[in-house]
Amino acid sequence: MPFKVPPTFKSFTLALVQLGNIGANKSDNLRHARAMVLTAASGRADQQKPSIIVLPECFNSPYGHVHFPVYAEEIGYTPGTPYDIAKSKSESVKMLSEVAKETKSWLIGGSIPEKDDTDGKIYNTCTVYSPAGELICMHRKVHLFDIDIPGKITFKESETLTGGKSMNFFDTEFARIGLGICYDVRFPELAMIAARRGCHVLVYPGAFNLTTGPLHWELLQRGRAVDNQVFFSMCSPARDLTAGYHAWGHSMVVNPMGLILSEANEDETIIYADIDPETFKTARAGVPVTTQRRFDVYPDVSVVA
Ligand SMILES: NC(=O)CCC(=O)C(=O)O
Repeated sequence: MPFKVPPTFKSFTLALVQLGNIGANKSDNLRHARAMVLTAASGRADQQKPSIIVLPECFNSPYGHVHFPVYAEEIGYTPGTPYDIAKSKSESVKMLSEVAKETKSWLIGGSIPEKDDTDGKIYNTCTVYSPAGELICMHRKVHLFDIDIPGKITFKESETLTGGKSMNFFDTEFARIGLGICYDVRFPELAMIAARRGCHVLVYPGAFNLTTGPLHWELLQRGRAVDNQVFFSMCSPARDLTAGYHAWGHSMVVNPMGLILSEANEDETIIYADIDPETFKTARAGVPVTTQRRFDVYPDVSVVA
């Protein structure tokens, strides 16, 4: 993750697609996701159009460790190297690239199960597209969702997935955006390091559940936003009680003071939030923790990472 001087932070609109109807048929999932991105791009009636559109975690496949190997696609992206979409083996990548280009928007393509043909392993992977449809960044979920709350939920992504090995952010013409995926939000180091490396907004496609969702979904996002004085956002699938995994929904965008700017309920919907750099500046000026750190007492993890 090379450090560059952060670009100017300008106001923009973020759209989160809380996608529903994610079923067993991948082509149907892709068609529906594409249609919802097109709808999101048309924006709210009286507001500016979104500059970034976000899809949820695992948007092209049912969510569950048995499904990942079946739905996994080869992407073959090497960071820092131009990627030829026309030669991509991934139908999801092709669709995402095309719809980013069609809508002339940045697109954070949720996540999909990815098979790396060099190591044979499967990852939970987020890809990002420029308004020209170029694949410009990729994040593999670093922390795998392995939990066991007896009588409530047991889930083990590591049955079939491998954790990613890098932290990732990308620059747009209006902000630096840091990436994580769902369970990554529980590890504050990732968000802290991204913020210290100049990210203004952190976006994590995610899919909490009906046990941990009500307890921690909002708490963690507001915590990460306030700790780091950044905008923080997670985009979930809609809740589907006929699916094997019941997503919490409640996609949201939180500002650097911890205020929720926009929140979905559990149904399929699109939410928008206006990202205002003034809030970022006034939060940091009013509560100046970014200049009060005591690296003489504890190490700066963004340097040692
Ligand atoms: N998809 C996930 O990583 C789910 C994480 C989750 O529900 C949690 O409680 O953490």
